[in-house]
Amino acid sequence: MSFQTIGVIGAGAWGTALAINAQRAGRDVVLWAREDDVVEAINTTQKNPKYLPDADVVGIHATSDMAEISNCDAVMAVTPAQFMRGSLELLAKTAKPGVSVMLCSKGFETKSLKMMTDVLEESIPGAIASVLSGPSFAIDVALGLPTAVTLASSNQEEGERWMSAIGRPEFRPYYSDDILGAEAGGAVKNVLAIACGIVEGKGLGRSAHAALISRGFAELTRLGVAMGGNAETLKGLCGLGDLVLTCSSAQSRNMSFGFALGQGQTVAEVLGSRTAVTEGVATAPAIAQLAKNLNVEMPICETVAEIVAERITLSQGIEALLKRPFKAED
Ligand SMILES: NC(=O)C1=CN([C@@H]2O[C@H](COP(=O)(O)OP(=O)(O)OC[C@H]3O[C@@H](n4cnc5c(N)ncnc54)[C@H](O)[C@@H]3O)[C@@H](O)[C@H]2O)C=CC1
Ligand SMILES: O=C(CO)COP(=O)(O)O
Repeated sequence: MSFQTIGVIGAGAWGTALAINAQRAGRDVVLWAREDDVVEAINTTQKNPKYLPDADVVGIHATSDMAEISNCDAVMAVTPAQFMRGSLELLAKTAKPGVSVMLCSKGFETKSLKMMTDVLEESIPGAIASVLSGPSFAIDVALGLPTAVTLASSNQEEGERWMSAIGRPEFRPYYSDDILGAEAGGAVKNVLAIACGIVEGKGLGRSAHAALISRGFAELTRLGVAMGGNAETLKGLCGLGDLVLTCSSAQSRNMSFGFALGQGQTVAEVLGSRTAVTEGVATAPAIAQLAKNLNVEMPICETVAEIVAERITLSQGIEALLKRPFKAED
């Protein structure tokens, strides 16, 4: 049986866009926000001026009461990665046993180095996990522009329930049984997008940009496989697809963050000037540590982690990457 009522946790840009998409797909949608003004604005003006001002949020009930989310048939969790555990622990207080949860955020928990699926298992034992990841800017989805995404579930029946619940001609989910691969792709591409932004901001040229995407994809695949994912998955929407989108779009928060660094701003200046989350900033040190722990070669991501922590300058990072020994392409 498909899901009729969908609870969405997190009314940032992506949670709002996913709620709009699910409503258009014919679902009854409840959208949970932690900020009262966001709840109020959605319910009274059908707008989310704080996080997605250019979209209409029609036919969606917003709430700050997590029990209303627990009453739904299934839940989409869209809180930024560093806050996911807190949101899921709140959901756990009222969640039905074996609740279906679609994890839609793209990052690792910095303090524990854990994936969102691990955070879910620890917060709500017995929950059925799925992962949604792929090239999908919130505003594109909210405006009904077409895209395709990876929808990964541990079993196909669960995946089919989700696909029929949220799939639409303009939002095409492709099923995968590789949850770990789908998660790894979305988390690593954000860090690589910061690197691509730096290349653009510094004016290093289109050739450098393309080389970085390609060598970055090698890093993304190595880590995804080391974490239990499948290399084939990472060639798909949640890996290569999202990498290409995020690394080539000024509207990406991660890419634009890197661009601003390349143009001479400091980390604090750029982060201080925006309310939107820049996931790659928190995920970069987690990936650098995981790369060490798993003995995976990830020079680009490690350099981004050093730059974000302001342990090295941009010039030092670029020089270190360019002076690496020549080797076989793998
Ligand atoms: N915006 C996009 O186009 C897409 C975003 N994503 C992912 O979705 C996730 C959420 O991102 P967005 O919706 O874009 O976020 P956003 O930047 O639009 O909004 C920030 C969100 O963080 C929440 N937040 C801020 N401080 C918090 C705290 N202390 N505790 C709990 N929550 C807090 C806010 O309530 C809000 O929901 C991220 O992992 C992002 O990578 C994935 C695909 C597309
Ligand atoms: O994940 C995204 C698009 O698929 C959004 O990327 P940014 O968070 O960099 O804007």
